[in-house]
Amino acid sequence: MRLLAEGLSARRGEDLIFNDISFALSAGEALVVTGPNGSGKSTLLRVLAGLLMAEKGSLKLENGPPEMRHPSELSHYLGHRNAMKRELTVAENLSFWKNFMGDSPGGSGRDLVEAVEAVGLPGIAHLPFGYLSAGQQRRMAMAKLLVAHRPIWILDEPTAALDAGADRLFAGLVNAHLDQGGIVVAATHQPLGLERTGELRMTGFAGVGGGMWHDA
Ligand SMILES: Nc1ncnc2c1ncn2[C@@H]1O[C@H](COP(=O)(O)OP(=O)(O)OP(=O)(O)O)[C@@H](O)[C@H]1O
Repeated sequence: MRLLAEGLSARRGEDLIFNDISFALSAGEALVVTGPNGSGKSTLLRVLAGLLMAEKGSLKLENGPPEMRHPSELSHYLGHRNAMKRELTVAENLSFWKNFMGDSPGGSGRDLVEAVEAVGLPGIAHLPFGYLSAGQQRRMAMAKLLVAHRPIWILDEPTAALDAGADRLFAGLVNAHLDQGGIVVAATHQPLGLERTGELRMTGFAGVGGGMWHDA
């Protein structure tokens, strides 16, 4: 499986945010998207996740399941917000996501107990999500990635609010996902400790291009 972005441009309102972004990621590879505030990292991730139309360019999945029309159908998207209902318990939230996302072909998600153990928070899934600390909430949002199988993970500032232990735990989860042939695209301001990682540095739109690709 290969995720191929060719000549992507995106606009927010009247403004062109980036132009002519291309990259290719094979199974087991990660791309870290870096750049200053406002340079377009979240915008690019939203395009990859199918939440925003690209102005130009194409996004394709090579050698993926034939019935999939857009790579977003094989993706988990973890945005700035955790996308969990505060008044529902953690278990109810995760159960919703497990059923709503369903498994992509070729794998199956973990059960809820395993997923909360994997993020280091067993025993609190009965609590309303809103009772959890900011770091615990972010960890539980990561558990969402585990309950349904999706080979592509699109992560926006995944480690915001995490302590050093959770950072390492997160790197372990992502590296395990890569070892199983997953693909990861993550926007971040801090090193994530990932292996097999390239970097796409967003520069903001300067009239000629919007980003620079190199191996980290
Ligand atoms: N809904 C919107 N409507 C209009 N402009 C927007 C919208 N969302 C973002 N923008 C603009 O798009 C540009 C890129 O924003 P984006 O959130 O992609 O940057 P970023 O690199 O992720 O920033 P940060 O590091 O602060 O998270 C910014 O100038 C922002 O003001």
